[in-house]
Amino acid sequence: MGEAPAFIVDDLQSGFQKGFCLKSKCCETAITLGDKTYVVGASNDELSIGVRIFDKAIGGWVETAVVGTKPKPCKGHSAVLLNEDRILVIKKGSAPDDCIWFLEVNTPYVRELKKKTGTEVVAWSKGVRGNAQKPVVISGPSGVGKGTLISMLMKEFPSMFGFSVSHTTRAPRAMEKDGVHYHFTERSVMEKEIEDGKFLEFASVHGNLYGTSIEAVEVVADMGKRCILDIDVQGARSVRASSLEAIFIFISPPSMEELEKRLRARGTESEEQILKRLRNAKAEIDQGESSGIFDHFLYNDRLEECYESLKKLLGLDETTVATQITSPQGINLPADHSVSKIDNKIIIKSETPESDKASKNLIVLDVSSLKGGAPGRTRGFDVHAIDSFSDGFNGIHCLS
Ligand SMILES: Nc1nc2c(ncn2[C@@H]2O[C@H](COP(=O)(O)OP(=O)(O)O)[C@@H](O)[C@H]2O)c(=O)[nH]1
Ligand SMILES: Nc1ncnc2c1ncn2[C@@H]1O[C@H](COP(=O)(O)OP(=O)(O)O)[C@@H](O)[C@H]1O
Repeated sequence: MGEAPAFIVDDLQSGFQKGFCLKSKCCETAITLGDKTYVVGASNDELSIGVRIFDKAIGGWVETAVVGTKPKPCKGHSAVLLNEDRILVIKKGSAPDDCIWFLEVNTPYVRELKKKTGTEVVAWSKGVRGNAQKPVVISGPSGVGKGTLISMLMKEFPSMFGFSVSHTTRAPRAMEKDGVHYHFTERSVMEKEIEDGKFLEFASVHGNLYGTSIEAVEVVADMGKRCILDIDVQGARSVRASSLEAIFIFISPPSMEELEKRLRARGTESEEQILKRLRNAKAEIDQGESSGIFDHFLYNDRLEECYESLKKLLGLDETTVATQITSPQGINLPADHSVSKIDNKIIIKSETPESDKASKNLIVLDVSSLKGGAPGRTRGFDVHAIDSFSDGFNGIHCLS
């Protein structure tokens, strides 16, 4: 795979009869990957990015997609080939945290666009500010207080944590919302999706199927947040064996009597379900405490004390939190720029005369710092501004 080729806009534009139309030559970019040329441009409504694919092998246009809400409205952009299945798209004229996107090709991860076109556009979002924090897996018997502790954490640190919304075949409880607490799913549908490889892990728990989709974890990562997974011990074991590097926490009750009291007081289960959960609780606690899966153990006796211990082991003492909250890079992309790739660096160079006067003309995205997220994905690369083409950045070939 090499650099993106010089683009033959005129030849390609004649193909834009249906789907979207590229607005002008300065607003689109083309990248060739194997036999396919991906043309990325502002659509004719100027509110969305359009992606059109030309397949050299069949000598014609094969796919068209307009992405309206994701990525956000965009008038112009640049694009550069990152690797064999990822094109970096940079929206002109805004801050990196909402203007850098990946066009993912040939990925097994299915999103709406992928279903339509075999191509996926993934928001980079705040990932450019670094999302190196490991996801947090929380396990423990039913009624121990996992949900309560997670809610407290998300309420106190809304911009820091995001919940991985699992799929389940169990029926929703009165206050539970589809897509918020769980994705409530038919068993046959979920089984098919598991077969299709869409799940990071799944398990049969208390007679129902539960699972974490790759998408659920990706959605949180795309928001630049630290992912929290509330999953059972079997699920934790699977995640431990996967490539998702996480922190594993097991929560135990002070006693079985207290656990039963909490389950009954919650009032969400039938008597039969309560008994089943209590029967399973003992085995879960034994497995949790002896399996070697978990890095940390908490006893949820007094809620506030347990919550404080949880925050402490997640490094959420006051000093750490202050650093995390005040970390923005403060780099804005120039309204007009060209983008190039050299080794592991993406260089964004200002094209506007006014910015010649600015002290920082070049923005460097360091691809070598990409971190592993869910399988096949990458998260968190560094971005910084520099003054000039020094430090070995000579001879950069600008693409747009
Ligand atoms: N393996 C796995 N377990 C899950 C998942 N989502 C929830 N669970 C676990 O399933 C169990 C039952 O959850 P739920 O029906 O919400 O009942 P609760 O634990 O009593 O609140 C709990 O141990 C959860 O941690 C998942 O995606 N994967
Ligand atoms: N430390 C605690 N002391 C007393 N009640 C608690 C404590 N932690 C949680 N609870 C209560 O116990 C019930 C079960 O908690 P929940 O968070 O739903 O458990 P889980 O998600 O582990 O099934 C809820 O009604 C919750 O308010």
